[in-house]
Amino acid sequence: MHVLKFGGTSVGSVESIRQVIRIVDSHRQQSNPIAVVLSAMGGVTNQLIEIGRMATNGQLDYMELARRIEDRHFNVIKALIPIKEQSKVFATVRGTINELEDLLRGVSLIRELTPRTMDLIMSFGERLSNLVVAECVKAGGTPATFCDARDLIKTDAQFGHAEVNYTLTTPLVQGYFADLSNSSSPIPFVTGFIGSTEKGETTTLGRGGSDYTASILGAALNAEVIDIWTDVDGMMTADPRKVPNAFNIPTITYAEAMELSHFGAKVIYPPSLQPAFARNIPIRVLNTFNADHPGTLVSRTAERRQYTITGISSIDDVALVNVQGSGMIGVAGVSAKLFGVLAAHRISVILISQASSEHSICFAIDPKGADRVKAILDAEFAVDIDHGHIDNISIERDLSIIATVGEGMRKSSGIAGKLFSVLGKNGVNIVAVAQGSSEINISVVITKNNLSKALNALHNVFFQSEARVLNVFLVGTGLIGQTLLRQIHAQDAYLRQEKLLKICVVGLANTKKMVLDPKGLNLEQWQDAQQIDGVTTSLEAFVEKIKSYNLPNSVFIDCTSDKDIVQHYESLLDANISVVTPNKVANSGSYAEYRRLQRTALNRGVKFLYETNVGAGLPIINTLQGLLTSGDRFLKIEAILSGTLSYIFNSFAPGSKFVDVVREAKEKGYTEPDPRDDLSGQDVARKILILAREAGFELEPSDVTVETLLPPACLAAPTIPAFFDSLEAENGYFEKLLSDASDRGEKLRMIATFENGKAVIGLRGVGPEHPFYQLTGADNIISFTTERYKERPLVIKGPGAGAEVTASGVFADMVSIGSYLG
Ligand SMILES: NC(=O)C1=CN([C@@H]2O[C@H](COP(=O)(O)OP(=O)(O)OC[C@H]3O[C@@H](n4cnc5c(N)ncnc54)[C@H](O)[C@@H]3O)[C@@H](O)[C@H]2O)C=CC1
Ligand SMILES: N[C@@H](CC=O)C(=O)O
Ligand code: NA
Repeated sequence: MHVLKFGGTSVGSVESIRQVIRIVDSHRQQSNPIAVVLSAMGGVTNQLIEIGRMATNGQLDYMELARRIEDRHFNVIKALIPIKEQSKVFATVRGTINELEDLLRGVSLIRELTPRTMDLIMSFGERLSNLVVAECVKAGGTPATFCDARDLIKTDAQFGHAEVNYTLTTPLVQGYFADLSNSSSPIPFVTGFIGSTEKGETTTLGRGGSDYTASILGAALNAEVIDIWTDVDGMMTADPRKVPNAFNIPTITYAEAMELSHFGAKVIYPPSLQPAFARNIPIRVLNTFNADHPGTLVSRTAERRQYTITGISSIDDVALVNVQGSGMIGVAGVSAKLFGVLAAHRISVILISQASSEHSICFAIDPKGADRVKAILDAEFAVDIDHGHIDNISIERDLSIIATVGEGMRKSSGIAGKLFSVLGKNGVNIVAVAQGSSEINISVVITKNNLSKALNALHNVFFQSEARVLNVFLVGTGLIGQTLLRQIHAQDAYLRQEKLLKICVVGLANTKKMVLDPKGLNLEQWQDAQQIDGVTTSLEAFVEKIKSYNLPNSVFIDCTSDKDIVQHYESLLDANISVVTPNKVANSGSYAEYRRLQRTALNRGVKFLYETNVGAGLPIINTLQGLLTSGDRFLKIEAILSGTLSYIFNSFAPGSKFVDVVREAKEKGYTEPDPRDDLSGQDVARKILILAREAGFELEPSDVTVETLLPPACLAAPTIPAFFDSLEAENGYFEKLLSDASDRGEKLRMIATFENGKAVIGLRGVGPEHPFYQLTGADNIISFTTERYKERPLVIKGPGAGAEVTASGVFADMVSIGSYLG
């Protein structure tokens, strides 16, 4: 025997019923006899409930709604049954609808709707759908028969969620099918969801009702397989509406399916499949609308898997009840009393957690019942509360539960560690935890506003064959920002394949416009990101959006040289958003501010990275941090830290004009957005300050002495154009600097030195014996003398400015966050 069950969407329209008939026909060709169980046409059960409610309230338009149900069935008949055979089917449907209307008239007269009557009203949905579809199949030439499950499935009288009496049911089912096989073996279309009491009163089987019917039949007939046909490709690793990367689970065990479904997976409701599980009958979850997809096979064992976990599921809305007090420690019976009273009031507990100190017990419940639960417990524990043995019973709301489920978690270490670490790095606070000793489910309670972020972050790390997603927000689409975007776009395929990392640029802003899309912007479209087509920029609004999106693995990148923007770093870090920047402003302000940012990042478990603050992409900050962390001590730093000034002094030669060389440096992308910062020595001052701080010294900007190379007229220039004019006017001054040096056989270098707690920057002439003499292009050179590098200093040298090298330094920082978060 092969049982096929089709849900409401599968029989929701003429088109879908056609598809159901095709599937049924294709199974009939196979040797096994088949039984089909249908739900009501999609939406009909809810309409019947609504009709019942309207009739009770005396609203006469319930008739109108009943007609609409009739029409839907008539339309199926018109479309799928030849005209000359339609009238008798119309008549049967009409008769059934008349029966419903009589019943409703009674309800509207007495204005009372008992659960018993409600069950009877609801039964019409399955009765109509099976009746009509069986006739359609017959009309197509395949023997079929309508089967009213009320004649087979016997239950108690708990209307709304009746318990099946297997002793009575099993022989009735077996007898019915034996009789069928003795006749012409028509395919029975069995009404899902309904049964009847011994007295013949109609009952319904509660949540997952039609699945339950299929399972009862399958178990009684010892079916080879039960197919649950629905509208998705089987069970998924997570709810795809919440986790877009969720994918199909090919095989799953009963136990896993149970755990996942308990936590909200709505595809099937495995408790109702218990009868089949108990008899070891495999269940396939298949898609009516994609019938070739293999779906999910639910059975006692699952195939070996690539991942330790099988799925992640959630309950979106729960409340947590906390019972605590010193009087609970070592006192037996508190939990018995607690859960006893909850059971007596039929309150279902979703999750329980108690620390071994026994000082508190907390448990999760449906928030709708929270006030009632509090009142019940307040009354039950009134004396204990009075005596101070138990503190007030508190309720926490707006929480969700996430469950990671999988047989692979059993006896495998590190899963909980990974789970907590991912949530921690994303700033998701865990309110309570529970793991059963079966070890196939770890459940955590978190705040509801973090649910989507947590689900996606967990899915991303536990199902690692998919790329981890880094959600990037970029401010500044000038030279560096634009180059970075181009590099991200060009590396996209490589990062996905080789690093399992997907960079998703979610927000872009410059001084004029900003654009955001939580699903990610199409970088193809942002080739010229300077021309952003968005709304007028407000940094506050941009930052608020980043926080309110609350996406996992978020990174804020500041590619401006703006002073205001850095005011937002702290609150971003505090919201567990990492910050990457080439902008030196934040790290070269007061020491207190510098420390605060470091601390905030550390406390939050996120990253604040700024390798490009010094020497662009050269690995200077990372090297320095490595030395300091491993216990080295810094004695002296001597360096050329300005790419612009390096370029200028390597290119300025007799016959050329100083101002032209500065213009070239700007065109080559070496200068700051405001070149006065480079020429005045300000940029170098910031860099040596940052280096000294990174080397462990508490330095303020005022501790850096800058011997500027500019004459007063240039220093006083109020605007950038005026500055260039002044450079031109002072050409003789610069020529003299150059000729004096070359007369001495020296080259000009702007050298920064840090020693004995003092930083000094000044223009120096260096001879051929000096290690900085040979420097070319826009190179930087940094020499660290430390306890360990005393004889010969550690030297880093190379291009220290320019769009490509700077953007790639920012890129590397960004990618390192991807690895850290993963
Ligand atoms: N050019 C280089 O070799 C290196 C540059 N850097 C740093 O990189 C940063 C960016 O430099 P560039 O790209 O050359 O600058 P840029 O002037 O070309 O671009 C700056 C961008 O920031 C945007 N912006 C400025 N203030 C803003 C605000 N308040 N809100 C929104 N957007 C704002 C501008 O609209 C522009 O898109 C600077 O901090 C610079 O010091 C660091 C290392 C090397
Ligand atoms: N303008 C800077 C760029 C890097 O910070 C320089 O010239 O070095
Ligand atoms: Na660097």
